[in-house]
Amino acid sequence: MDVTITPSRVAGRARAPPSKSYTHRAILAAGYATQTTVRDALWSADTKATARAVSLFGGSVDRSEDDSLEVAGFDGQPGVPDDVIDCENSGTTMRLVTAAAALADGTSVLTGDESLRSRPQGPLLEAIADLGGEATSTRGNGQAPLVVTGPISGGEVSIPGDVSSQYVTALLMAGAVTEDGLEITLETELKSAPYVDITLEVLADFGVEAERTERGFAVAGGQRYDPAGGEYRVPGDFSSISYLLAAGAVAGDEDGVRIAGARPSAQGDKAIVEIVAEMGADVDWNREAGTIDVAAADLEGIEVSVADTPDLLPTLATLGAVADGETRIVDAEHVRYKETDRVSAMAEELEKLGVETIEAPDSLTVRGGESTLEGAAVDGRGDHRIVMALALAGLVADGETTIAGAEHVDVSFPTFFETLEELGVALEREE
Ligand SMILES: O=C(O)C1=C[C@@H](OP(=O)(O)O)[C@@H](O)[C@H](O)C1
Ligand SMILES: C=C(OP(=O)(O)O)C(=O)O
Repeated sequence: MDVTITPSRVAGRARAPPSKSYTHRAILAAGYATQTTVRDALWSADTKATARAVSLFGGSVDRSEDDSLEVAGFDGQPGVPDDVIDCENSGTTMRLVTAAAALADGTSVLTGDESLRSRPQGPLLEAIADLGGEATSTRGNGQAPLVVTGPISGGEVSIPGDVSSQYVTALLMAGAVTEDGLEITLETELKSAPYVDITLEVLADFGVEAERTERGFAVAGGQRYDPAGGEYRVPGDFSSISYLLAAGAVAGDEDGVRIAGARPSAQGDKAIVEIVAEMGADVDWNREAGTIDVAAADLEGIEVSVADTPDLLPTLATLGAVADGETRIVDAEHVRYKETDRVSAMAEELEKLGVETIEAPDSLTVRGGESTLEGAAVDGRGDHRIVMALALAGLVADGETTIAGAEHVDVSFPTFFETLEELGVALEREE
C-alpha cells in the first residue's frame, strides 16, 4: 500500500498502542506458565508470530473482545512443534523462541521473511551448542532458517552484548525452566540494555528470579512461571509514542496533542520525552495519569546516543531533518541489524526529501531545517519504523510525500495511519 501525506497540523488526543516488547515477553512467559490472562496485549503481526510459536509448543492463545489474551501454557516444557515456526518479520520472536526450542526434547525449525532471514542469529546458536544442544543455520551463515535440537539443561555460557540484547532475554527466559539454570557472561558491552531490564521486570511479575551479575546475568533453574492472580497487564509502547510525540513537536497546532497510555515503565525509549524537550518542543509528561502533552516549537538539532534506544533512530532522524542545525545520532552501529539497515535507510530516504545527511559506520548526522524538506516518493523499505518516521516528515514537507510499503506498520502499530487521521492529518491510501 502507498500512503500519500499532504502537509497537515495535528491536534487532539491519541492513545499509544500497548508495548510490543512487553507483549512478546508476556505471551511467551504465559507459555512457560499454565494459565494466564494477558490484558491490554498488542495484537500485531509480530506478537501474533510469538503467539503462534506458543501454540506450536503445545499451548494456546485465544483473544477476547477486550484485547485480552487467554494463554494456556505448556508449563515449562515446550513440546516438539508439528510444523515449521514462521517468525515472519519479528526478531524478538526468533530469538526468544530459538532458546525455548532448545528446551524441547526433539527438533524445531524456525524461519522468517526475507528481512528476518538476513539478521544475525549466530551468537545465540553458538550459545545453545555450548550448552549441549544442537543449533545450526541451514545455510551455515548464522542466519535463519534455523534448526534447533534440545533439550539443554543449563550451565555457563558467554555471548556478545553488542549485536542484540535479545540473546540475553532469550537465554534468561528459557534458563529459568532448565534443570541447572544459566550463568551468562557478556563478552562485549551490552547495547540496548533497557530491553533486558524489561525482561527482568516481566520475569519478576511472573514470579521468576533472575539477576545482573558482575560478568553478566544469572537465572536459577527449576523455577515456575506463575503471575500474581494469573494475570499480567501490558503498558503502553514508548517506541510508538515517539512518532506521536514527534508529530506533535513538528506539526502540533496551538492546542497541541495529548498522548494517553504513557505510564512509566522500564522501556529505554521513554527517553524520547526528554529528547524532544531538549530539542525545544513544549512537553509535559504527567507520569501518574500516563499522559504527555506536546505542542510544536522551533526545534534545534542536538547530539544523541542511541546505544540504549536503537528503535528511536528513525524518529530522531526525522526530528533532526525538521530541526535547525545539525542532529548527530551516535552509537548506532547495532541499528544496522534491524528489519533493514536503518542508518542507511534513513540517510537515503531523507536525501530524497531534500535533506543533507552524513552516514558513518556508527552514526548518522542530519542537517535540518523545516524549509529544506520537499515532498517526494519514498520507500518504507519493508520496515515499520522507517514508514512511520517518513510519514512524520510528510507532515511538514512541501507538497506531497508518498510512502511505499505503508502496510508494514502492522508489525508494531497497526492503527498508525488511523491515529494520524484522527489527529487531523490529510492522507490517502492506494493499494
Ligand atoms: O527485546 C526487545 O523487545 C527488543 C530489543 C531491541 O533489539 P536489540 O536488542 O536486538 O537491539 C529492539 O531494537 C527491538 O525492537 C525490541
Ligand atoms: C527491531 C525491531 O523488532 P524485532 O527485533 O523484534 O524485529 C523493532 O521493532 O524495531
